[in-house]
Amino acid sequence: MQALSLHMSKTAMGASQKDFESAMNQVKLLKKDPGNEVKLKLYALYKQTTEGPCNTPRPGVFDLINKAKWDAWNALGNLPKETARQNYVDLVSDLSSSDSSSQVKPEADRKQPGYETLVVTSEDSITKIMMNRPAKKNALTIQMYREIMLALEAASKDDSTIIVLTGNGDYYSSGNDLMNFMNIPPGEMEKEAKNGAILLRDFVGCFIDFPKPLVAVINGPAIGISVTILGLFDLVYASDRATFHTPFTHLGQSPEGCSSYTFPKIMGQAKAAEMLMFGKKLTAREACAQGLVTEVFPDSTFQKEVWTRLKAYSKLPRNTLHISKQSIRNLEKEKLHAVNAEENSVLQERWLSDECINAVMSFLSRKAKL
Ligand SMILES: CCCCC/C=C/CC(=O)SCCNC(=O)CCNC(=O)[C@H](O)C(C)(C)COP(=O)(O)OP(=O)(O)OC[C@H]1O[C@@H](n2cnc3c(N)ncnc32)[C@H](O)[C@@H]1OP(=O)(O)O
Repeated sequence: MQALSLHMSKTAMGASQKDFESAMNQVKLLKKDPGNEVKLKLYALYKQTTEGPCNTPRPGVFDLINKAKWDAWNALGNLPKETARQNYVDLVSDLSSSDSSSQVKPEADRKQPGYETLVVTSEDSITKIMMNRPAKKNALTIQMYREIMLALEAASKDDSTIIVLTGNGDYYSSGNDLMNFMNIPPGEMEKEAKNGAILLRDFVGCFIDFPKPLVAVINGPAIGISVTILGLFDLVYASDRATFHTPFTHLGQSPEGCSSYTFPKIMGQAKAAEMLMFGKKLTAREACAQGLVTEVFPDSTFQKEVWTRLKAYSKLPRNTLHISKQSIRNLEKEKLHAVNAEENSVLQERWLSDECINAVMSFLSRKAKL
């Protein structure tokens, strides 16, 4: 896509309003995501054509996506509307021919830039967010929580139909990175616990509010928070190598990710207590029998079968799918946010307890593993 450049009008007469409208329709039919840079160009040309030069205030520094859009539009300066329309039509024409002629690119070429702990790709109307710390079993660092939130925020606004969270390597995720509890200066424990609880509230809040179908592709063992948030997903597909483990009591911690509410609802009080209070590790088949997992696949064919299924689902009518998701979720949103707030305030205290500090120190000093 980088090679695509805006060039002079291909049609001597200039593009008409009808050409412009037909180009807008063509954009929706592109099979491959053209990437953020090209999408920004399209956005800018569309705005310049329909509204003329940008004269709105620049969005604030934290509004990353709208700021990037504003910058792209503003960069067109006083480009006349007719020229912008022509450039839009020409760009779409280039994209359409490249879309139909080019081969599928390797994942490295489709990777969205800007993430250090994730690999985020979009293809076939599916945005895949892959946790990418395989050497650390995809343990979630503070940066990773933040990047997942950013990736979800971007995916909620991109043109994908389905969003997938998965892990790279042999683990899905080993949960919270216990190093997050390290290097806290003396006297700062309470402040750090409070900051951690705020980050966790926002992280879980993104899953509660996420507007599109969210699918977990569980490629291997899952621990802690990577398990508890599964109650907020729409589909959970698991390899038969996956396990599901929430060893909170062993770690001096308490359930989060709204699991204190979603797990009893999904699997019943007694099974939820066995997992969340007593730390029972479930196999993928057990988790499926208890309703936490949608379907289990043999590990040898897991990726092939799951992605074939998801590609078929991604062709379903997009808006209807999103509306259905929202009407299912909206009934529960208020309750889920209240549960999230309550769980985090309990956890904030737990993090300061001797039981929690001792458990983390045991792991870090190599005395204990799950
Ligand atoms: C903002 C804060 C929000 C907080 C939200 C709270 C969430 C609660 C939870 O998520 S609780 C769950 C916490 N997770 C754990 O307790 C898992 C700890 N890890 C283990 O027990 C083991 O590592 C294992 C069972 C996952 C894997 O064992 P294995 O022997 O197969 O592999 P290694 O132990 O050698 O692991 C390879 C390297 O990865 C490091 N690592 C793995 N998991 C974590 C982790 N959760 N935190 C920190 N580091 C982790 C491990 O230390 C090895 O590193 P090394 O190669 O440098 O030694």
